[in-house]
Amino acid sequence: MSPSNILVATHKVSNLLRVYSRIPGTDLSMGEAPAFLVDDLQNEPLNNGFELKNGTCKTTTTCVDKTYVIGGADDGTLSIEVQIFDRNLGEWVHPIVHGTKPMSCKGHSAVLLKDRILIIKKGSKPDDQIWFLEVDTEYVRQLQKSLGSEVVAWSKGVTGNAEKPIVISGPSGVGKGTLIAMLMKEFPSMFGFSVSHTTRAPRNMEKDGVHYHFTEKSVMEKEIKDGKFLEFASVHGNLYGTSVEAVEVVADAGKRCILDIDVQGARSVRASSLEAIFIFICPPSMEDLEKRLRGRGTETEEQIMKRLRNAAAEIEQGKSSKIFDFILYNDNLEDCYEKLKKLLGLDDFVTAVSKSAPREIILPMDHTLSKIDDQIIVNCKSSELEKESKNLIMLDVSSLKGGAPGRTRGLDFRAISSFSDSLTGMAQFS
Ligand SMILES: Nc1nc2c(ncn2[C@@H]2O[C@H](COP(=O)(O)OP(=O)(O)O)[C@@H](O)[C@H]2O)c(=O)[nH]1
Ligand SMILES: Nc1ncnc2c1ncn2[C@@H]1O[C@H](COP(=O)(O)OP(=O)(O)O)[C@@H](O)[C@H]1O
Repeated sequence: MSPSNILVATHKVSNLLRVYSRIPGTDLSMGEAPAFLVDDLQNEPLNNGFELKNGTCKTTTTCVDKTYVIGGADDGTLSIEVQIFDRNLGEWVHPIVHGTKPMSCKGHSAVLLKDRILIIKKGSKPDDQIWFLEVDTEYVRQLQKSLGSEVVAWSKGVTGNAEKPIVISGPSGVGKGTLIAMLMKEFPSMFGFSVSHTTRAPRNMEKDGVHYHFTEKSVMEKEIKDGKFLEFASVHGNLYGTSVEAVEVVADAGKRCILDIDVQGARSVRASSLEAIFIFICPPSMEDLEKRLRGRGTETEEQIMKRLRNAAAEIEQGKSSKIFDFILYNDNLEDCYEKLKKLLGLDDFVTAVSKSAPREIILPMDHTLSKIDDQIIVNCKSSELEKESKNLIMLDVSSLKGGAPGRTRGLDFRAISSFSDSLTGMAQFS
């Protein structure tokens, strides 16, 4: 491990200079805050009105020619903010920040990984302590290209095999909504519906914000341009789309997200970093499909004909493309629902839950970080774990999956036995 691999400095702003002089083995070209940054941080108000309060904890992490200043107010109510200092231009940049921001906390540590910054919040609950600020991932680069601005994206880290979102597609009238409603009724605390945006008119029973966010075409087009959508498509003559927020809201509620989207949308999600299970629902026959559509009584004759015309192509794509992991025939509704539950691992629900519950490790306030390849070592200064002679926690980030928009999976925590504190490359700032 090279100490200069650690491009992180956590500091109380008031102690900035002192802290930088303590960083072991820091190398200006690799990560130390340059003199102008230190000067800027000490003189309030800063360029572009970027203000700092005494006692506010921030980290600075340098990736190539940009220094990411990450931190927020200390009152537990505000979110952690991000500012970027462009070292080439010598000026501050205000990035567009995507994803749900983590709430501010007592302090945090930061480590630069290849294309994202790992943030460990101190003294936070297990499900809120690991975050990633994506600075150079494919998702961020695409947004930067389409928006022509600096973009960063937050993604919460989850340990163990946190369940993937579920994408359900199929022709109009096949029974997607019915199956999803059954799933949400039986497992209300487990699933949450991703509420799409659409430009189509609401049906009689449909509520804005519950079934869809009903919106104007011009508004939705503007929001698409602003990068607010994970995917969108024109379906049966209307615009439909899944906003990043729709997926985040469900994940933030600790639920598994269900997306009811068409085949084009499923293809876009498949190409994105959102890891999901893709299920295509087929009708037993076109005659049955027509009967169901007419029986539902929510469309005009013209709309029914359009949906039936589109159904053939959708079924063809659903069956032949490599988008879908599973194809389910919805002939008898109860049978189809049982199959759906089985493939989601819900037929043996009790054992499924107990098997997948990961051990919860709470990282103490007082810890330091070091990095050896893809292993982050968290050295806990005082903790329950220390009493067990296990004051080191290994966080394996070698197999990260997913990321913004959505969760970053594949994190693995392991408490390990203590070894010398003098582990080289230890970055200790508080
Ligand atoms: N791509 C995409 N398709 C969506 C979205 N929301 C709904 N759809 C699809 O749009 C199509 C029409 O939906 P809707 O008008 O509610 O009619 P229904 O399928 O007959 O219930 C269906 O195939 C939905 O799966 C979305 O956010 N993105
Ligand atoms: N297996 C089934 N057999 C008969 N009718 C069904 C079945 N599944 C759903 N339906 C009915 O078909 C109609 C369309 O179902 P819906 O869930 O609205 O389809 P989608 O959401 O795919 O457009 C509804 O009236 C529903 O009650």
